[in-house]
Amino acid sequence: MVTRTYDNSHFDESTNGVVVMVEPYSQKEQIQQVVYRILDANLDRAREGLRIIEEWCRFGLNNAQLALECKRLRQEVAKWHTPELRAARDTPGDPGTELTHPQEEERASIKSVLQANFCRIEEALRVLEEYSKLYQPNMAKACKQMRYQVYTLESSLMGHQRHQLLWRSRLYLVTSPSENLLNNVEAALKGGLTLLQYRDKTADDSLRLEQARKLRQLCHIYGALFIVNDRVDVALAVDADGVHLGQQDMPIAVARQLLGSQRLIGLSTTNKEEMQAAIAEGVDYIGVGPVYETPTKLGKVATGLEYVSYAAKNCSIPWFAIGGIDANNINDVIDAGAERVAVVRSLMQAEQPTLVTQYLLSQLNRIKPEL
Ligand SMILES: Cc1ncc(COP(=O)(O)OP(=O)(O)O)c(N)n1
Ligand SMILES: Cc1nc(C(=O)O)sc1CCOP(=O)(O)O
Ligand SMILES: [Mg+2]
Repeated sequence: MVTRTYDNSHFDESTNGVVVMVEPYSQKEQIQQVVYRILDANLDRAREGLRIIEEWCRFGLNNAQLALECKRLRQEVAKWHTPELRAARDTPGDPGTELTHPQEEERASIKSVLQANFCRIEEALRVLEEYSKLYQPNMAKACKQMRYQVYTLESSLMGHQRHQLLWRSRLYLVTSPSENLLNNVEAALKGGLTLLQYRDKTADDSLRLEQARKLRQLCHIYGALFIVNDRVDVALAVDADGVHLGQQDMPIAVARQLLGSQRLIGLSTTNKEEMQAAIAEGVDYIGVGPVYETPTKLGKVATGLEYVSYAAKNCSIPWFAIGGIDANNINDVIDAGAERVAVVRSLMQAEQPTLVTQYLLSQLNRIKPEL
């Protein structure tokens, strides 16, 4: 029997220490072993990542279609994991098993778990694609295809997550310029806010980008959606969840083309016609207002509670009553049929934004505990 090792002086337990003649690997064979180990490790990595995503689709979202797609991809990966590749495994000799990044030990939210694992799968498939060119070109082609299928899965799943959270969000904070911007927003997030819009009509672009980035990061940590007012370019630059547009802003069709189908687009409406047009254009939610006159939007005539009642009966997508709503009048707006409201001053000027957020949410949750 010829025992092959990388090292001629290796102690071979199978021969009880009797040193047998060892034929060294040729350089070509050594490289082949390394390639096999890389393929073996990355097939495992891709499959593990897929399983993590699959569990969320199945148990978190109850989404059979997404779970099934993960399972199909997992099985496709497994098909390439031949005994030959498995046999190359050398876990004790792998220095990589000790290497972890601090970020891997803690995740801020389900979203970060999913994103980290999508990255892991995509990286693994890219590695598989490159190294399997030295092994089986067919495998390289299959891995490339799978990588694109994983990109599609990622965008469907992340889009699905966004839409779910939008439907579940009852309170929407629209910011105003403030020295305490980040503190105020964080206080509201601590109170349970799940939807934030960054709105600053006068800041220059460098400040706008800086603040948008910081707010997006904060929302990411708290698992909240982050929307940018007016500016599709800023929304894309900071990887926001979407944009809010007005009737005078960029047309919805153009914004959709730029943002793709997975990001959210909201549109302000003041009457039935605008509401019906917004739904037909495929926006994800609408603003309904201003319910009351408000200094935050000077000169815009109030629509009153009538339009709120109309929306309650006729709007098939999520809608947020907005304009002059605060802790004193929120129950009138709820009584008119609103299940979701958006506010600026009530939270941006609150002394205790966490408490006010909790109060507004408690009122909105009073009618139907679960949306
Ligand atoms: C949730 C929500 N509803 C309405 C608006 C107003 O948008 P718009 O009419 O474009 O006015 P500006 O906010 O850009 O002044 C909004 N921002 N958010
Ligand atoms: C930004 C905005 N849009 C409105 C609309 O009706 O389209 S009302 C509004 C301002 C709402 O501010 P506050 O909560 O301070 O009254
Ligand atoms: Mg606007």
